[in-house]
Amino acid sequence: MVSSPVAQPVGCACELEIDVQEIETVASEAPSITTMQFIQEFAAEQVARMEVTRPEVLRTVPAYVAFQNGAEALRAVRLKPHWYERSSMSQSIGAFWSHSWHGERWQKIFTLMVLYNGLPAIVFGLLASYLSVLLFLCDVLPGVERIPDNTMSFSTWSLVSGSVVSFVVFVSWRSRERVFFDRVCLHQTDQDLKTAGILSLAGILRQSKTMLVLWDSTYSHRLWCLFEFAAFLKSAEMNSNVLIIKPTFIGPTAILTFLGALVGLLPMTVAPIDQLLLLPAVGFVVLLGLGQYFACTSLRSYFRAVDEMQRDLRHMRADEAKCSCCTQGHVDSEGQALICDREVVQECIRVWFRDQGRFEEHIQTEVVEVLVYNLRCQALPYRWRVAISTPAFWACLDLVASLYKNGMIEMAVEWLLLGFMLWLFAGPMVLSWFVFLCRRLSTKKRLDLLQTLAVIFGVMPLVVVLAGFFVYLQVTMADPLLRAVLAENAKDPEFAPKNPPIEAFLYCLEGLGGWGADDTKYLAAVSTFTLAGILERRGFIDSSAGSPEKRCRYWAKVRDQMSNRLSYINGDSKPLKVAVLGGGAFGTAMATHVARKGHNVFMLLRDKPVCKFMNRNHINPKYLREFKLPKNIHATTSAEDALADCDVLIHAVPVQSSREALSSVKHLVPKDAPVVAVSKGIELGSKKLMCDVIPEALERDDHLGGSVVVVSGPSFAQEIMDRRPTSVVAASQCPEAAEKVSRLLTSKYFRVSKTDDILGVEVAGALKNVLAIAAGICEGLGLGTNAMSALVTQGNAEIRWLATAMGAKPETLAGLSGMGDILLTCFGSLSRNRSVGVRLGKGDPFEEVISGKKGVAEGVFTARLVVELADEYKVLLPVLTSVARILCREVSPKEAVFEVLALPPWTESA
Ligand SMILES: NC(=O)c1ccc[n+]([C@@H]2O[C@H](COP(=O)([O-])OP(=O)(O)OC[C@H]3O[C@@H](n4cnc5c(N)ncnc54)[C@H](O)[C@@H]3O)[C@@H](O)[C@H]2O)c1
Ligand SMILES: O=P(O)(O)OC[C@H](O)CO
Repeated sequence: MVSSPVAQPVGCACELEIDVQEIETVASEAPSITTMQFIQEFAAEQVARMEVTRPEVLRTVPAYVAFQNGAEALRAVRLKPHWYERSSMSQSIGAFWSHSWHGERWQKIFTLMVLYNGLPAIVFGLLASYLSVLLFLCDVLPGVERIPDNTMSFSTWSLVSGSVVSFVVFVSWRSRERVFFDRVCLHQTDQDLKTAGILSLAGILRQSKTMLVLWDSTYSHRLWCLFEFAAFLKSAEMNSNVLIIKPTFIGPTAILTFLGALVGLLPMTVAPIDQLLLLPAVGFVVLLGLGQYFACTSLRSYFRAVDEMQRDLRHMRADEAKCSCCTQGHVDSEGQALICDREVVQECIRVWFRDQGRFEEHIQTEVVEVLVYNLRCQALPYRWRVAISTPAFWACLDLVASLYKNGMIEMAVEWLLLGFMLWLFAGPMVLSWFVFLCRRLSTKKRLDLLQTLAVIFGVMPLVVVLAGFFVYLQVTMADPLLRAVLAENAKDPEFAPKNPPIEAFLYCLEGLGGWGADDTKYLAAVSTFTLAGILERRGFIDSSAGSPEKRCRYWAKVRDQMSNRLSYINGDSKPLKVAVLGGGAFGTAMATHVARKGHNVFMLLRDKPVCKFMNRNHINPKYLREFKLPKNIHATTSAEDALADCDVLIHAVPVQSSREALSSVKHLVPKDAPVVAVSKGIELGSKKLMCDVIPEALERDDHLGGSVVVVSGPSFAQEIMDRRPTSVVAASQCPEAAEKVSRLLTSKYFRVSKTDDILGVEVAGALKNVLAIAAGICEGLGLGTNAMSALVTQGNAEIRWLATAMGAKPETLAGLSGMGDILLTCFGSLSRNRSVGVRLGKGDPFEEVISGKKGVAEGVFTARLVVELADEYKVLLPVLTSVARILCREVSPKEAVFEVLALPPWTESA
């Protein structure tokens, strides 16, 4: 005779207990069956009715209770009676948690937390990020400087506040959804209530809107789990209950991937910009190398477990499912008999499905299908993937706020769109591709490492394709610079892109090179050109349009655009208004160079038809006609339009006309705009240099040279137009003006050094023109290279003597504006001063040479002053003064040469 309750932990973690004494009497009336059999039949009958035996057993608990005290109720091995007090009677149940107590408990806890706390965590994280960005924009929260020597202020608040708030909400959110959680809702010590609860399990399930199956590989082997599943299927025939199946591993995986994204993105919002590629690259490798490895191995073993479950369930037999009573031989730890849960469950199944065979067939077909579909295809649904990608959006929001605050509105909008796309589209897509690959490569355990690596590298092509797609979208839809280049190229048969998306993508790769650290730049440049080469050979792009020369010009064009970006990043955050006075060869070259850097250029000309032609055809009809001008050059005769509010004025009018040209517009030139002087000469009469003429003409306070920056050095206008590498020096007494001008002019092929020796730079630039005429005469006379070299050496010494006597620094004369420009003009065939000399040397009359000359030869004017200056500063200048004498027709070129040769030799050290 069994005299005590039957205590048995079962799948739902409770004990099926029936007061045997109470029903012994009933059993004695039916002597054909044993008491045990009777109890089992009685229990089965109760359960199969799918009703609750007493109203108070229909209980629920807010979901957050399960997470209290470190998720004690989900974690602890020993059951605690007071848990029951946290539950209360309820009419309806939000979710019935169906799970096995034999799987990983922590996995289950994290998955439940993600299910119940994940959404609020993300929502509050987003709100926090919006709010912090708003406070940053209102100057309440400070920014960080991420560009060396630049005051641009960056936000890091969105990512930081978003993640901190998300974490806090995730661990502390109290979800009030009413759930049936067996450990809390079934009484653990009151045997009556406990028994009633267990016998009502199917009824409770029937009252539940949802059955949440927390699946792990032990689930489908446990008898009570199968029972709950069967009860759900039965109740679904009567009610429209919803089944949700979540693998328990998914919670920790989602949390780890989310954290991985955070760690990987953090450097992108806090690291110095010039380390931008390097640091995330490290984060990326760590993330991919380690994060992906663990995520991949766990996902692959999960899919293997699902496959195994599918195989098992296809041959599932309720008799073989595990239950603790059978494992314990139906005897508890105190030696008392236990009723067999299997008998009870099997009896229920027989009632619900008429016979066990039908139930098993149902499980083997439809149930397997539902389970497998949910576990294989819905393992990481879209909502979860979006949540995991949220850090990418926070990081973009930081960038958006930084750009917006620094006035780059268009780029801010661009990045906002990009952020949304990364968050809602690209991130989820990469994750689902990753899960797909894990699923496809999960079948065999053999070659495990190889398969894991195949998944990791298999994700790369999609990342590259998506990056290319975004880059394409960004540059073609949102980037006005590239849009303009592509549109312009499309019209120009010489540069028409064969495949705009691919070429836009290459353009951006090139751009990445501009943004990164030095070695990354190099890498990006090499890979771009390699890629371009491959694509070109395969016929996807046609950047060459035939000749290598054209190809160079094509990529030079692309590089121009990128150097604009680089200069933005370096601080020229917004395009400047630049006015250019003088529409000759050098004015056109400087205007073109600055316009190629993306600035708005206004050329102030005197000739209306020329302006009209230039604005319509983007060609200067008078100078350098062979070059197309950028469209952001506007030619005008209105001094007001050109000069009002200009940030910088470039002065490219010949020296002798400079005072007149500047005085007529002096009231329009903004007082704080630096004036870049490129004219090389000395004013006749006053013997003044441009650094004096300009402040005087503009009536500027000549403190710090009236913000004049003299730009000089070997720089032919034509070669600048042709994007040939050029180095010049910017000389100024005003460091801020020199810095501004240097930033304005610096590009990948235009290097600007700085000096404060403005006098040395100007005197050298003016006198080298006189020497260039002498060199031309030597050439015209056909005196040969020996004579030419001796002449240039002598002339160089004379320039040094006079310039240092006037106060120039000797090192300036050895630099770009001295030696550099002497070499260019004396030996370069493009020099106009030299070509005047060549014709004189050949015997052409001076008037004829000058009247037929297109473009100013400043040396002709400067030569006239050389004699006076030699007298004034007491220096002997035989070569330079003989040029003056030739021009005044005092001597013929030939006589002058022999006069110089007749001079006594002097010591080299002089
Ligand atoms: N051409 C070069 O390669 C080069 C290189 C470096 C420096 N520079 C210097 O730049 C200066 C200009 O040279 P360029 O080559 O352009 O000369 P240029 O002869 O080609 O052009 C001079 C321009 O100045 C304009 N001009 C003349 N008087 C004017 C006035 N009063 N008001 C407004 N415009 C006026 C002319 O109309 C013409 O368009 C020179 O001092 C030269 O030494 C020239
Ligand atoms: O053509 P030139 O002789 O005026 O020389 C141009 C320059 O000064 C180049 O630096």
